[in-house]
Amino acid sequence: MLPVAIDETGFTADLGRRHADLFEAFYRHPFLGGMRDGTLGREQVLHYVGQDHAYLTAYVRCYGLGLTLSPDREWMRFFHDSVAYTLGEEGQAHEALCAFAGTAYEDAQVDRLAPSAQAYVDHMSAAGRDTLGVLVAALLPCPWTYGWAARRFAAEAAPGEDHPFHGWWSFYAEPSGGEAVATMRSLLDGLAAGAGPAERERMERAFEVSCHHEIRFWEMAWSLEDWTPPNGG
Ligand SMILES: Cc1ncc(CO)c(N)n1
Repeated sequence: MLPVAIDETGFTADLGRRHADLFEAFYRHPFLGGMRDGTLGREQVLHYVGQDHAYLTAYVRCYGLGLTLSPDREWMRFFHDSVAYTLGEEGQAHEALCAFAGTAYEDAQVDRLAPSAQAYVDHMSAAGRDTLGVLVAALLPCPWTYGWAARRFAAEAAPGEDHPFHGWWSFYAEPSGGEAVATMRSLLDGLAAGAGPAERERMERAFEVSCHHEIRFWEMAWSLEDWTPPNGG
C-alpha cells in the first residue's frame, strides 16, 4: 500500500496521516474497486461522468473564488494553471469512460447535480466565503485522493492498455498531477503556518469534510443516486 504521507512534515502531511483511514475507505469503495477490476457497470460509469462533469464545472468556479482571495501572483498563477488543467485536460479522463460506455461525452452531461455532489459543491463554495486557507483545504482532497489512488493502483497492478478503464487510470497517475498536488500542498502549508488556531481548525475541518465527500461521491455513482425521495415519493 502507498502511504498517504509517511515521513513528510507540515500541515498537509499531518492531515493526510490523520485521515489515512478516509483515503483507505476512498480506495476500498466498491465503485473504485469496480474501476480497478473492470467490472463496473455502464450505468454507474455514466452516472459518475455526468455528475463529475458538473462537479468539475463548480470546482473551476471555486478556483475563481481562490483568485479573488489570492494575495499575490504566485497564488494567481496556481489558480490559473489549475483552471487550465481542469478545463483543458481533465475531460480526457471522462472521454476514456465515455469510450468504455459507447456514449458521446455531450450525451453523458447532465444539468442537475445529485444530492451528494450538490452537498460537496456547496461545502467547497461555502469555504470560498471563508479564508483562502479554508478554501484551499476544502479543495485539496479532490486532486490528492485521485492522484494518490491512481499511483497506488499503478504500483500494485500496472493496468495494461487492454484494461477497460486504462485511459482513466493513466490520466490520474500522470506525474504532472502529482506535481500540482505538491505545489498546492506547499502553498497551503505556508498559509497554515501563518494562520491562528481558530482558522487552522476550520482548515482541518474543511479538509476532513471534503475527504468524506470524496467517498460519498463514489457511493452516489455506485447507487445511481438521484432526488427521488427515499420512500419513493
Ligand atoms: C469528485 C471528484 N473528486 C476529485 C476529482 C479529481 O480531480 C474529480 N474529477 N472528481
